[in-house]
Amino acid sequence: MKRDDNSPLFRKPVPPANQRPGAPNAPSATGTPKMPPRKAWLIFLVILFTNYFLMRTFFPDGDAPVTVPYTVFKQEVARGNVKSIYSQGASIEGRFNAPVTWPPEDKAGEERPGPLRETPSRTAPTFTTTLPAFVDSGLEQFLIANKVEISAVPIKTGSALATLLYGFGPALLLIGFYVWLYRRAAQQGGGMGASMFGIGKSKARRYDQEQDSRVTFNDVAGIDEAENELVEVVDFLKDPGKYTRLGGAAPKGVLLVGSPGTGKTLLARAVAGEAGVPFFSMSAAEFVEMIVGVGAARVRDLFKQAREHAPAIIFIDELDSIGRARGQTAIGGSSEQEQTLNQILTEMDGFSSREGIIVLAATNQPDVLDKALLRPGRFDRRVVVNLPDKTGREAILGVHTRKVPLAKDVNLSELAAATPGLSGADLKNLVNEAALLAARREQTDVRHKDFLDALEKIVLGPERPILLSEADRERIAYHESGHAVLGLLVPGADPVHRVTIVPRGQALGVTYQRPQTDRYNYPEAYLRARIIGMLGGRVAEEVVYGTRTTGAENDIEQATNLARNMVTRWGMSDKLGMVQLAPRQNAFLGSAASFGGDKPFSEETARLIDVEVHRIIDESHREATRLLHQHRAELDALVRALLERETLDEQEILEVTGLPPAPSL
Ligand SMILES: Nc1ncnc2c1ncn2[C@@H]1O[C@H](COP(=O)(O)OP(=O)(O)OP(=O)(O)O)[C@@H](O)[C@H]1O
Ligand SMILES: [Zn+2]
Repeated sequence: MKRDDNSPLFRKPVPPANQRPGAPNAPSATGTPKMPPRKAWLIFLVILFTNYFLMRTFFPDGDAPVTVPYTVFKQEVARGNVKSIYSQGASIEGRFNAPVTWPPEDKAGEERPGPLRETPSRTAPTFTTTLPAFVDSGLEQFLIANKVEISAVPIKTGSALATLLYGFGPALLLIGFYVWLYRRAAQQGGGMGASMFGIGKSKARRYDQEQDSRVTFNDVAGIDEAENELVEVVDFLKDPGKYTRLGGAAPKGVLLVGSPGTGKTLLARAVAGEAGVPFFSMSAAEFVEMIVGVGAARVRDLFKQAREHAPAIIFIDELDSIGRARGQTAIGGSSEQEQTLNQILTEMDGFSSREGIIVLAATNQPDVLDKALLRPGRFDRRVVVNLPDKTGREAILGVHTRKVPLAKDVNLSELAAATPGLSGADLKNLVNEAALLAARREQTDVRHKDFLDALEKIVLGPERPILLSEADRERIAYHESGHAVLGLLVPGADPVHRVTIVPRGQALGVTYQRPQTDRYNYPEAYLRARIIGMLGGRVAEEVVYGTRTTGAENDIEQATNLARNMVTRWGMSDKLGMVQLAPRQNAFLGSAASFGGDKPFSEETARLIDVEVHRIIDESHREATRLLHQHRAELDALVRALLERETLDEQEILEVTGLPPAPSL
């Protein structure tokens, strides 16, 4: 009975992984076709089997040199049967003039001495032996006297064919390994094209105006500020000389900072498109492979390619995955990461701005980046890409519905209002889902209802068909109605958009409230209203049944978080005052940060925080109880309607309860 919420302050809805744009199975823009995994494996296996088969047929026991004792070696030298030798350390390998058999074949009636009995005799034109530690110093003279050639390179043992096959085997194994690596990289990198042997190549995607559909600022909407900051970069790329003529330094590196899906990649491509220059794009995660040194080589190759096509744009996605402050990564792979990072720094220092290359990089964790990356001459400019506001969302919906046949009733402005907290990528996904839904419904155009249903699916998760008992259904209906009724009663509460007792995603029922407009600053009374509403589900159960269930877990978690933030971050407790007691949270990830190590306050303060959090929750609980007792009739009415219709929208909720929308603050 999760109470889903869509306001950016609390939780950004994350569409299921398989719906997120950029997920491996989402249709990607371009990319060379990759070898299907089965085919690669099949080729590899066939090669291995062929190799093995040939070896067995032609060289039953291989063509290895025969290993002879040092004494035998000296005898053969003395006999003049040793053509050449090569020696390294204590081992000698060499070639006989005539093949030698060792150990000698059994002669009739004669037994071979003990240890040799086990070794089968072999005849070979080449041999190896080992120098004893007490080797006689006259060996060299002895060899020369017997016309033995002392070779500077290893003796080629075996016949040409055998050599080929022996040499071939490992090579093929390596190729197989590369194929596997390539597969792995391709899977992780989302279908980058790569040549089998190009492991040190950058694998960068290159987009050109002719080849690919050109992306321009027309395709980017709702992030105008970021766009405006990049106009200068476009200008520079169009005419690199203009900027440097007067001695000014042109930008070299620009860091695009923003949450996932806000359009950083899109923006970078648009800059290239506007300037009409080639765009080399690569995700930083792809630089680093299992093999040490590959990352640095790829960086070098990427910059080399770009330089050959200057003016050009290099785009490095997910910079944080290699750009993390050095020495902070887990053991293993860290040195590879450092090498790659160092190579990027070197390359960026290496080109002068006159060359007309600009490096754009994207990250959603700017605070973990190595400071060296942010120094002047590197990524010294920072462009923040924010989540779009309502106007922005409308514009983005406009861009993505350009090629979609829309029914007359579609109201993009209303949709934009209903989607606070959604990123550009989420909105693109919404349009896509709506179009799919309309197709499934056999319509010829996409209607407003398709959008609303798609939105519900994205925000709340898909419907889950589970069978519930009548008693459970009623309890869930009371729980959700508790949230909803308080959403109408408490001043300042967000409008209740929808209530449903159809299980969706993780939740058994959902009350969907969303703010009327985008909010950036939250009054204390609003936060209180939120907490009261969050507790409403449990309180309704208490008021009606007098017992509790586990259904309020998510509500409790959210309410506690909010109350704790009020006390520790927003200075809303008189007892604790305006003191920062918890670190700022990562604005882009919404993850709970920690001070790391010791808390910068006393045990006494810690206890006081707990007391204050409890106080806020308890006061809200009392208020929720009071209101639901007072409005029991409205609660019952809503439950009856829900049990009958399962889902009610805003208008229906108002009608059924006869309550007006909550007054604003
Ligand atoms: N502002 C926008 N205007 C139009 N389309 C957008 C916008 N933002 C995102 N999109 C759409 O979402 C898709 C994914 O966005 P993109 O890959 O550029 O985001 P990103 O910020 O690079 O995300 P990530 O951090 O996950 O790599 C884009 O291809 C584009 O179609
Ligand atoms: Zn709930």
